[in-house]
Formats: sequence, structure tokens, C-alpha cells
Amino acid sequence: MSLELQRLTVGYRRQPVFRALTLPAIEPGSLVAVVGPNAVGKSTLLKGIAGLLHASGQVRLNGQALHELAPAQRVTQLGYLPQPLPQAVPLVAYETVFSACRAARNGESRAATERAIEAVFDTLGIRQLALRQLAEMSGGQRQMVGLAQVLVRRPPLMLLDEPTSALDLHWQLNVLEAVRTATRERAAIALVASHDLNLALRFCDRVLVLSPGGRAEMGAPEAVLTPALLARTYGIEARIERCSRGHPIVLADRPLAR
Ligand SMILES: Nc1ncnc2c1ncn2[C@@H]1O[C@H](COP(=O)(O)OP(=O)(O)OP(=O)(O)O)[C@@H](O)[C@H]1O
Repeated sequence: MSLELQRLTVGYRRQPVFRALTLPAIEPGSLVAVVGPNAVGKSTLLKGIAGLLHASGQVRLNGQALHELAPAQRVTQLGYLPQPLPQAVPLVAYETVFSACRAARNGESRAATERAIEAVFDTLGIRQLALRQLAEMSGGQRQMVGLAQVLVRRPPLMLLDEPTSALDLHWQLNVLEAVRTATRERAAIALVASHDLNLALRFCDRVLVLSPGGRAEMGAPEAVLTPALLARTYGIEARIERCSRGHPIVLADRPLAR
């Protein structure tokens, strides 16, 4: 179930953000961080892969061209979490997750759907939110419910746009662990746009760094996230050091003059 991007051009009203972007194939079971400075195109890339923006070129999942699938088939293949938080609607979390699951797996029995929902609420540690209305939740709580809506569908490809932006440290770790488990157990692929380079270093199998001008580099986190790349791409002087547990961490020292 590999993901291949070949000559992908995507952008807005004849203004491409990426022109003919080609990446090495992404293997099943991979969690890939999509990083890069503000406005470089992380969200645009995820939307282009999801088929939410006009795109040319090829996006193939397990050899199948995603953009050629009918919407009903595509919804079974990919789960997209947009950057804006789910709206504060007067629906309880359980209903919204139930609808998301049914949209992608409508042949499944009600009992199987209910088991899948319970498993996702447990994995994310949000059972206590199941019967609460989104209208009465905090931003972080709504972000967790949005993530549950994606995970419950068990899609082979997950496209998560800054899924931890509203979360405290406990929930950030919970989410990354849940996504990593989902990718490994189901041999799925997750692309996670993020500004958190330390979470990328710690949890991801690959990092895709997008740089201004549409350039992209992908590789093992420590091989890619070097001080030279951070200077070139983010305009910062930074070090990669190891904490007492041996995890690599980025220490950003100062902005460089551009
Ligand atoms: N709806 C739109 N119409 C036209 N241009 C857009 C639209 N949305 C984004 N852009 C432009 O596309 C470029 C990439 O934006 P995108 O949102 O993909 O960046 P990003 O890397 O996700 O940024 P951030 O880290 O700030 O969320 C930017 O120059 C932005 O101004």
C-alpha cells in the first residue's frame, strides 16, 4: 500500500504552489511529518493529495490513481483532518464520529461500527467526551473529536493538517502515539503537517521538508533535520542535541538575518 506522488502540480487559480512535485514512494506503515515554514504549502499539498484542490500529475495509493476514484470510493481510501478545528455544533461527539464511520464503511453492521467507535474513543482517551456536544467543548477537545472522526474510518491513507495545534503536551503525545499505532497495525500511511520538529524527530519514520520555491526533501528525520537545513529553510541558527533519554531534540538559538 505505498503512496506515490509523481509530477504533482497543485495551487490556486492558475497560481501553482508546487510544480511537478515528485517524491520517493512512501512505504506502508509510515508516519511522515510534513514540515516547513509558514505559507510554504503544507496544507496545499495535503488538500491536493485529498483531491480538494485542482491538481495535475499522479497520486497513487497502492497503484490506484486516487484522483480517478469516485467520491464514494475515495472516502474509503483516505481520511483528511483539516487545519481549522471542527465547528462548535450542537451535536454530541458520538454522533459525529458515528456519521464519519458510516460515510466510509456503510456496509458494516451497527454493532461493528459501535465497537470501532468505542475502540477509537479509548485509544485517544476521550471516552468522557462521547456524549458531550461539540458546542460545549474546548478547542483542544474538538480537535480530539475531529481526529476520532478520521481514525474510526480506518483509512489506508490519513492526511492530518496540524492535528496537535490546539493540544497540551499530554494530548500531543497521545495523538502521535495513536496515529503511529494506527499506521503500524494497519500498514496505513499518515502524512502529518506540523510545526513541531521535536514531535517529528521523535515519532515519525520520515520527514518531508518543504522549502520556499516548491523544493522538497524527504528522508529519515535525523538525516534531514540538520542545522544546515534549518538555517536554509527556516532562517534559524539551531542545534540538534540528545536529551538524557537519547531522543534527538531541536534547540533553536536565534533567527538569522534573511
Ligand atoms: N484559498 C487560497 N487562495 C489563494 N492562495 C492561497 C489559498 N490558501 C493558501 N494560499 C496560498 O498558498 C500558499 C501556501 O499556503 P498553505 O496554507 O498551504 O501553507 P502552509 O505551509 O500550510 O502554512 P502554515 O504553516 O502557515 O499553515 C501561501 O502562499 C498562501 O498564501
